Amino acid sequence: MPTTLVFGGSGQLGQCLQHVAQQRTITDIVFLPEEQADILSTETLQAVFAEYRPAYVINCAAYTAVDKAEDEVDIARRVNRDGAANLARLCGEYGATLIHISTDFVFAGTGNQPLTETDEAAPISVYGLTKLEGEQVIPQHTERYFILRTSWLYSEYANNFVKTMLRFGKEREEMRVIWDQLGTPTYAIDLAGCILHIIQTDNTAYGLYHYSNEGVTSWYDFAVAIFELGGLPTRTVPIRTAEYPTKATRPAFSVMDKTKAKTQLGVAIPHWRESLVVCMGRLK
Ligand SMILES: NC(=O)C1=CN([C@@H]2O[C@H](COP(=O)(O)OP(=O)(O)OC[C@H]3O[C@@H](n4cnc5c(N)ncnc54)[C@H](OP(=O)(O)O)[C@@H]3O)[C@@H](O)[C@H]2O)C=CC1
Ligand SMILES: Cc1cn([C@H]2C[C@H](O)[C@@H](COP(=O)(O)OP(=O)(O)O[C@H]3O[C@@H](C)C(=O)[C@@H](O)[C@H]3O)O2)c(=O)[nH]c1=O
Repeated sequence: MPTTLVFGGSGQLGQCLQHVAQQRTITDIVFLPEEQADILSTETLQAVFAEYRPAYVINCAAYTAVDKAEDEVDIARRVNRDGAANLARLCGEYGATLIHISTDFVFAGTGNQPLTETDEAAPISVYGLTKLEGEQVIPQHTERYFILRTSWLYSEYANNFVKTMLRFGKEREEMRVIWDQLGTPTYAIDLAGCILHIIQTDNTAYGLYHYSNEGVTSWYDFAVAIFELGGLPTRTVPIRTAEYPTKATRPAFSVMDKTKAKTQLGVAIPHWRESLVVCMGRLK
C-alpha cells in the first residue's frame, strides 16, 4: 500500500485503523498520536510531510467533546477547521490524497428522510459548526480529498456510547435514554475498513460521502440492544430530549443515505445490529 500517515492515531478511529491495518497486513502506514504530530503545529506538520512524503493522509484528529465545545469554541474551531486546513494545504503541496472524517452533526436534524450529500448542512452545535467549517476549507487547498461523514461511532476502543452503557448498566438498575433522536450507529472498525478500502483500491472518485452502518434506530433502542447483547438486566426507560438537558443541542434526525458510498466506493455496509454483535463479542 502507498505510504499513509494517520493523524489522531491514538483516538478511537485511529486505534480501529491500527487493528484493521494489522488484520490486512498493511505495513506502510504510520500512526501519529497528538504528542508526536499536533495538527495545529505547521512546523511539525511540515517536518512530518518532508520525512514521509505520504501518498495518503488520514485525518482522525478532532475536537469531539460535543457539550464542552459549547464553552470552548476557539479550541474546537482551531482543531476541527484550522487543523483540517493545515493538512489539506500540505496534501496539496505534496500531491497526497486526504481522507478526512466529518459528522452527522453538521445537519440540523429537522427532517425525516435519509440525508444525502447534497442536502443542506445547518449545524445546531459548536461541534457541528466547526466540523462543517473543516469540510468547507479542505477543497480550498486540494482537489484530492475524500470527506466521510459518519455518525454515532463506537468500538471496543476509547470512550463511546456502548462502553458508557455497559459501565453504567453494571452499576445501575435503570437507565433513562432518549428515544426521540434518530440516527444510525457506526462500528468504527467498519469505517476503518472502508477508509483502507479506498486506499487499497486506489479510488479516485474524490468528494463528500456518507458512511454509517445500515438501518435506523434511537439512542434508546440502541441502549436496549446493548443491554440485551451484554446480558445485563438493566431496565431502559425511554425519555424525551427535553428530559435529558445537555449543553449542546443534538439533531433529532440524522439518518444518512449511503447510496453514494456503496456505488462509488464499492463498499458493502453491515446493518448496525450485526456490527454491534461483533463488537460486543470482542468486548466480552
Ligand atoms: N466519536 C463519534 O461518535 C463520532 C466521531 N466522528 C468524527 O470521527 C473522527 C474520529 O473520532 P473519534 O476517533 O471517535 O474521536 P476521538 O476523540 O477518540 O479521537 C480524536 C483524536 O484526536 C486527537 N487530537 C485532538 N486534538 C488534536 C491535535 N491538535 N492534533 C492531533 N491530534 C489531536 C485526540 O487526542 P487527545 O485525546 O489527546 O485530545 C484524539 O486522540 C473525528 O473527526 C470525529 O469528529 C464523526 C461522527 C461520530
Ligand atoms: C449517557 C446517556 C446519554 N444519553 C443520550 C444523550 C445523547 O443524546 C445521546 C448520545 O450521548 P453521548 O454523549 O454518548 O454521545 P454524543 O457525544 O452526543 O455523540 C456524538 O458524538 C459526536 C462526536 C458525533 O460526531 C456524533 O455522531 C455523535 O456520535 O444519548 C441518554 O439519553 N442517557 C444517558 O444515560
